[in-house]
Amino acid sequence: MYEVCVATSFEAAHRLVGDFGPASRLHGHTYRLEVVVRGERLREDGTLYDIGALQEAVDGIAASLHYRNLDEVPGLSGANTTAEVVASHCWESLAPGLRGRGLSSLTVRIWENPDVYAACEGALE
Ligand SMILES: Nc1nc2c(c(=O)[nH]1)N=C([C@H](O)[C@H](O)COP(=O)(O)OP(=O)(O)OP(=O)(O)O)CN2
Ligand SMILES: [Zn+2]
Repeated sequence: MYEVCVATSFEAAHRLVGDFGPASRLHGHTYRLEVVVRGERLREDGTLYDIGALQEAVDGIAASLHYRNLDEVPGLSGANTTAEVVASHCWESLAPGLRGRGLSSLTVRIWENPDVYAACEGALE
């Protein structure tokens, strides 16, 4: 099994609904968005997937969230914007462009701070 991983970061605000203490008030994070694709076979050029193309796709998702209130972003508004939910949103945004390319799975990790992440993982085929 091979893996390629790219990452970027974005700044965003949110508030959580429920028993989250101070996080129920509007606050912000410097999020790290980390994306891993996996597959069993390398292509003829010796790569699993082009890192530049993956970075471009990941940068596009981050740009759509940067300096936003996540609670107002289309696709996230109405949801509780936990790191798990943001990871799921990014997974759903990225997966269509990665299907049919010989990749077996995609993992999206959302780090809310340098010590904590939540992840969403699923098959691509
Ligand atoms: N399962 C989850 N639990 C929590 C999430 C989450 O996404 N999934 N999110 C939060 C809040 O976003 C909260 O803001 C996180 O704060 P905290 O863990 O305290 O980390 P910070 O460093 O960002 O906050 P400090 O106040 O600076 O310690 C809570 N739970
Ligand atoms: Zn938070």
